[in-house]
Amino acid sequence: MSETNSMRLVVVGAEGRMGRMLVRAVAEAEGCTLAAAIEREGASALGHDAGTLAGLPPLGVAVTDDPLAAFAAADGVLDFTAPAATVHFAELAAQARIVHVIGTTGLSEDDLAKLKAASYHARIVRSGNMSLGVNLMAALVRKVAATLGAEFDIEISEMHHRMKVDAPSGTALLLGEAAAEGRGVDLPSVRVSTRDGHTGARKPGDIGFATLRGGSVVGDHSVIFAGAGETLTISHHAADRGLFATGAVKAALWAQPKPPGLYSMADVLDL
Ligand SMILES: NC(=O)C1=CN([C@@H]2O[C@H](COP(=O)(O)OP(=O)(O)OC[C@H]3O[C@@H](n4cnc5c(N)ncnc54)[C@H](OP(=O)(O)O)[C@@H]3O)[C@@H](O)[C@H]2O)C=CC1
Ligand SMILES: O=C(O)C1=N[C@H](C(=O)O)C[C@H](O)C1
Repeated sequence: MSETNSMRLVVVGAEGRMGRMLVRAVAEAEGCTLAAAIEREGASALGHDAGTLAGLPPLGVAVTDDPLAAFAAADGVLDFTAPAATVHFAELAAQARIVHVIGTTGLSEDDLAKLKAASYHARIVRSGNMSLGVNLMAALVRKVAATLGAEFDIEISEMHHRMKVDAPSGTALLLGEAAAEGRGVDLPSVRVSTRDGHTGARKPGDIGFATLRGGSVVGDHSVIFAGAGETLTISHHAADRGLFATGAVKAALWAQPKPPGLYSMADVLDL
């Protein structure tokens, strides 16, 4: 931590939809300051003030393309970018022994193994969704899946804005993992993410995913437990990206005194 005892945070992908929200959240939060803002080489945002890009008065922090220098002078990084970038930032955060909060979704198994390796040196908090509501919903889904048993079919639907590039969403997968855990099965062995054409009848025990994309939808998720004669649906509606950003700042502050390791939002929120 810096001499003023304020956690120095770097926002990577500072011009992105979430990056701008993260800059605002850091500027508005107690206990942290914006130390640097990063975009990729050649980005039009380079040299611009991160506060101005986020719709705030200038913060005196110009966007750069030098994460190595930024991480060396920081306590943590907030990263909602893209899988390849996140894996690279994880290596740099591990070298700098700082906190790495990861909201990026669409990570492959190989990417996740690299994050696990980085977590031997960095304190990583990773979640497909940083909101309190979704993480509470995951705990409920785990409990309901364990209670209802396999005679209830589990289907998960999600809708996001037209610019989203990965599917199913990180949140849908998080909820699917919670449902699978409740049932005592591995998600990959029961996951059905596409249905098209003559699919045949639903296989007992499958967990299905349906993806919708359109407009400016921030993030809607439902987990449906469909039984014979009754259906239970647990839903979450995100109205503002700001809630993911405040969750990420909370995660960084929580992780600051922790030992190196891979943590989740459930750890942060003590769920
Ligand atoms: N966990 C959670 O709670 C949430 C997670 N997300 C996830 O966060 C991620 C980002 O979402 P969103 O903000 O909508 O996406 P955007 O595309 O708007 O923002 C991503 C930003 O990261 C930048 N970026 C990509 N690669 C690099 C790099 N190598 N170096 C520096 N900057 C880079 C992009 O630049 P460029 O445009 O040049 O590629 C862009 O500015 C997604 O994976 C999304 O699913 C989103 C909301 C909540
Ligand atoms: O890309 C988004 O926008 C979002 N991504 C996350 C996800 O993949 O679940 C979280 C949130 O729903 C918004």
